Amino acid sequence: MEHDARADRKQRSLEDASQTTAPPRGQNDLGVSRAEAGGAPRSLFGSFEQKHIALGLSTGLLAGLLALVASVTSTLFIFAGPLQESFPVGLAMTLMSSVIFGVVSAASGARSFSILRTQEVAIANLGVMALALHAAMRDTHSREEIEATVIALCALGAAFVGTGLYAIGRFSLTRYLRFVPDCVVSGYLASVGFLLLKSGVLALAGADGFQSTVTSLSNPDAVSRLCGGGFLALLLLIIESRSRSRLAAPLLILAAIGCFQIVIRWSGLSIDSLERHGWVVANAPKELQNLPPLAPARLREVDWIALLGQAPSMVFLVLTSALGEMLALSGIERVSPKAQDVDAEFKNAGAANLLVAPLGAVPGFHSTVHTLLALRFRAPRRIVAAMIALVCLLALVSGKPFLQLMPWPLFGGMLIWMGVVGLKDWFFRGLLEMKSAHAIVKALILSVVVAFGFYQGMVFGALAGAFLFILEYARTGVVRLQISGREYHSSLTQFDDRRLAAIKELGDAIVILRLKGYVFFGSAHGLRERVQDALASDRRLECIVIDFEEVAGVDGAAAMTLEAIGRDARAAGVEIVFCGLSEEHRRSFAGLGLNLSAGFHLFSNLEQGLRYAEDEVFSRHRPSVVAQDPVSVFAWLVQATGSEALAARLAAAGEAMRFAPGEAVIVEGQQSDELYVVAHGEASVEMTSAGGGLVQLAIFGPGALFGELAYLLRTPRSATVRAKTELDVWRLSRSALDSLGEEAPAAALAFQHFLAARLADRVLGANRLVRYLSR
Ligand SMILES: Nc1ncnc2c1ncn2[C@@H]1O[C@@H]2COP(=O)(O)O[C@H]2[C@H]1O
Repeated sequence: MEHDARADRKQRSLEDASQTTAPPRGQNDLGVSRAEAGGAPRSLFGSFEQKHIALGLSTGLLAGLLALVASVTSTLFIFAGPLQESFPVGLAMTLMSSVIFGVVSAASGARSFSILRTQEVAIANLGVMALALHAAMRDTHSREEIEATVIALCALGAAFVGTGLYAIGRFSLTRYLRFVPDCVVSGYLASVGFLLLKSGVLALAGADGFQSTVTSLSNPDAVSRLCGGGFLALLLLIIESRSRSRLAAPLLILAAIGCFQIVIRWSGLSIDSLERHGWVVANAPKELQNLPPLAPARLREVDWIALLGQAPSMVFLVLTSALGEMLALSGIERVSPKAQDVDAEFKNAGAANLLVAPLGAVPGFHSTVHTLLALRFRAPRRIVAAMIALVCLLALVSGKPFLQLMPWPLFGGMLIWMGVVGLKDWFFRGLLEMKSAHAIVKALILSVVVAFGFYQGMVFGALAGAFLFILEYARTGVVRLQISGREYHSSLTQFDDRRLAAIKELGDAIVILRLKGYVFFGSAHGLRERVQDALASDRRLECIVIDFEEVAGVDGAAAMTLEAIGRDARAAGVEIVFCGLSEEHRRSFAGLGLNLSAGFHLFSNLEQGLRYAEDEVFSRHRPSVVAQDPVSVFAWLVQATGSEALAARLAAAGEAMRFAPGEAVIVEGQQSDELYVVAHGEASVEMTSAGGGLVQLAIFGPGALFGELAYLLRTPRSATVRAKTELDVWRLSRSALDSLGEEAPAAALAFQHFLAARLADRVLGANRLVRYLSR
């Protein structure tokens, strides 16, 4: 049931025409121009609208008839067997729900595009509870009391489902339900197709299973119904694939109803004999009494204590309904041309259930079948929903006479047709192009539904979805980047010539693993393998830095693997540094008895962790680098200009300064033009982030140069530089360098060259950072 792009545009213009007021400048709310929408006038009585109203009415009539069939069959989920006598009141409850759901769908805003209906998943749950109630009450209570208690059960069910769905939508919890993989959604849709096909065949054969269907083939009435319904389904399939008009299929069905009525009148067949031969609905009640079912007078008959015993099942009812609603919306979303607001749809469904609950009606949520029917014929959703409400209301008020207007094979034929189309579109289409594991899951879901039932299939689908998620997530792995300490280093090293020279030689002693995503038992194992590979492959390795800054979560089982990683590393004489593990993770690890600070070095961010790792390596191989010895500014200037004479002239042009810890040397946004060289101590560079907080960009140690941007570009200061410790700097103002340029041009030029090289180096550093972050 997929559309091409042109058809999608038409659908949008159609929804727009029926649901929104005229938007500005000749565009509808989806940006489709009027010309695209067919160039027709938007007057209420224009030909464009009339055609779509007709389409809405005829599709709505079909959807309404389908809702009727479904109401009868789903009522049997509760009111069959021992509760059979209460069938009339049960049918009234189901029809009443269908009416209210139809009205809510028709009244809901233009952004919604789905149709609500009573749902078998929820009703079957209530059926199981109703049976349990009956078993508990049958010896002590009257039939009326049991009936009243079951009605109250349904009302409570609707109230719970309503509250649950509304809360999920209100607090945007749908994102947690959205992990459902595509193969599970298409498996669900294919199962809906199968169930439609199956119920069509069973309805026509008058059977309740495979065995009785085969037996029914000896009954000429059943055979004639099957042939009639099958023929209609075939005609619908042919007409749908051949005809260009969307009205063709609805018109065929309306024509079939008309022909049936003409044949009855003409042949003089009595309704009784048609009922006997199963050509019209037979088990419908003559008149529907007790409206609303949960009248205040009946509340006294309810056994509330017995109801309380069903509380655990109520939780299950809400959970399965929420999952069913999510699956239904995911299925609709796949086929629909519009993006939907799932949270708003959940709230809608919740509110509708809360509306039906006080009346004693049954719960429901979005209907894949009815919504897809409207989408298939590109009929205005609101008109279709209103028609469903109207058809169910007529059946509710007039009972049997209305239900018997339609021939039974028509219901069956429609179900078979929709079932075949569903299986074709959702099971077979794209099956071969899918990943084999996904195709197998889809086929298994359908098989479980065929062999054991819908409920079991959905539970299997949820489990298979979770399993696939774990499998694929574990395979993706959490290690997004493995990089050596030579390629990526701390900002302190980046801006310190001595550290930079040392890291070029010793950087391979450090390996950085950048993690991303969720670390759980599946993905943590992949991390351990990476660590083991690194330990085995590089003898020079001294430190592994694991960066958790981008990790969304770590679970308890992963903590055990982290402990094992620590053991592997210690055995190889390698240190493990963890960076960016949140306080929350550390606490939860401690709760599991895992003391991370005992076996690992923990730092709040990568910069600090890397600095520690570099210091460890330097202290073993280059102790002078770590000592952070003060730098002689004169020696620094000699290195910068290449000459002692030039360095002496430059040194005389600048001045020495001292800052206390925390004091700002440069303030972001201010206009000043001096540059600085760190002689002793540390300074940090901070920038105001888009969110208003401070981001640390780098740390400068002895030998680092800063303030060169405003100095060279004459722009306001790009960041704040603040003393971290007591800080000694050498400062050179632009005016001092300018006058030096006149007196000693060679010194000024050599220094300018040096500055250019430093800037180029900074660009390379930025590139390394981008490479690190872009994985
Ligand atoms: N991303 C960065 N990494 C290192 N240093 C920086 C960074 N951004 C700004 N700076 C330094 O901070 C100084 C702030 O003043 P300036 O803009 O004059 O010059 C700036 C640079 O020297």
